[in-house]
Amino acid sequence: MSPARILVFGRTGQVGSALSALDGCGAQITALGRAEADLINPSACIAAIKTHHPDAVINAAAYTSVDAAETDRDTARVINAAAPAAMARFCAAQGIPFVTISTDYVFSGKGTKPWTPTDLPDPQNTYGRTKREGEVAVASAGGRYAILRTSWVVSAHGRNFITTMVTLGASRDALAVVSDQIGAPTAAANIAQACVTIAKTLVSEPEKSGIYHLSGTPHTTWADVARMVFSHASITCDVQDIPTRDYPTAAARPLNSRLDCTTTRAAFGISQADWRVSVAGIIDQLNDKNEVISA
Ligand SMILES: NC(=O)C1=CN([C@@H]2O[C@H](COP(=O)(O)OP(=O)(O)OC[C@H]3O[C@@H](n4cnc5c(N)ncnc54)[C@H](OP(=O)(O)O)[C@@H]3O)[C@@H](O)[C@H]2O)C=CC1
Ligand SMILES: Cc1cn([C@H]2C[C@H](O)[C@@H](COP(=O)(O)OP(=O)(O)O[C@H]3O[C@@H](C)C(=O)[C@@H](O)[C@H]3O)O2)c(=O)[nH]c1=O
Ligand SMILES: [Mg+2]
Repeated sequence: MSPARILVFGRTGQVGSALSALDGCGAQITALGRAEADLINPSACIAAIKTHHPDAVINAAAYTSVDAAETDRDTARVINAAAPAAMARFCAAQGIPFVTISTDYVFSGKGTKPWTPTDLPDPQNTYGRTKREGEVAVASAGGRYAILRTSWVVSAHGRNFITTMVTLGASRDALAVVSDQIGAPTAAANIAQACVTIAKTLVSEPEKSGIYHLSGTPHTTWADVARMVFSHASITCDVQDIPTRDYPTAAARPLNSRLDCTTTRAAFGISQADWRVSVAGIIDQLNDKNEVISA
């Protein structure tokens, strides 16, 4: 049997880049960027799916600037909700499995229990609300689909908490970092691999459609992630623990971002990676690209 042909939206992002890197590893990946398919124009996305007629579609594109979304609501809503909705409806009509990525930010952040896929979402910011609207539309499009919620995405590519810490840490003696948001970093490479596994499974097992969770393990805080980054990168920068209220931002962040990933393992055999191993590997990659200035 020839490998599954998978069409990816979001080529330049953290997960999109990791998906491109999987081309030839059990799937034939074609990744589209903004120039080929701008999500602000959902019909352009449908046209792209029509042109490529893939075996499955993975949407890794999103409006991910959490604070900017507060004042750029309409754009965030089209990209995070209307575009995936249109893709999912078209895929449903064509019988093509559709996989899209969502976020821990669809939850309220209350309590300490890890969120399961059936827990009731209650987003506290615009990014989370638009992502939730996308989830609802995709789930009700009538086709085979998966919504993979993840958290705290990290990679050696693009902007994320690790690259921010490496940049800031090089020029500071100390940094105040929130220590009351609990969750786990998730490597973009692990999310990409999971999306491909899920997409391929849905081709033959449509009954596995649904919402799933995937994050790294064990649970931690941003402050501890920062400490791990500085230690592994040999950057001398003291991390001071602060509560979220001392780091004011336009968008509210959930305190409890723990994701229960049990059903993802049960349905697809996908296990959670140790984020400390992922972060160490990412710093090694940044070192190879000379992007770490140890001081
Ligand atoms: N980053 C995180 O911490 C988390 C992310 N997620 C979710 O994971 C998924 C992947 O995120 P991640 O890889 O980190 O995202 P990035 O921010 O790294 O990349 C976003 C991608 O979306 C693309 N994009 C944005 N707007 C448009 C548009 N109008 N038309 C076409 N493409 C567009 C960007 O393209 P361009 O380069 O042209 O701007 C880029 O390729 C998203 O669904 C996100 O919501 C979930 C939890 C945490
Ligand atoms: C730079 C910096 C950030 N922080 C805090 C702010 C924030 O609460 C936390 C993480 O910073 P970030 O900018 O990565 O946060 P943020 O962009 O909100 O990250 C989120 O992105 C979206 C797309 C998601 O879906 C989420 O899972 C999550 O990863 O660290 C500090 O406390 N000190 C600092 O110096
Ligand atoms: Mg950010």
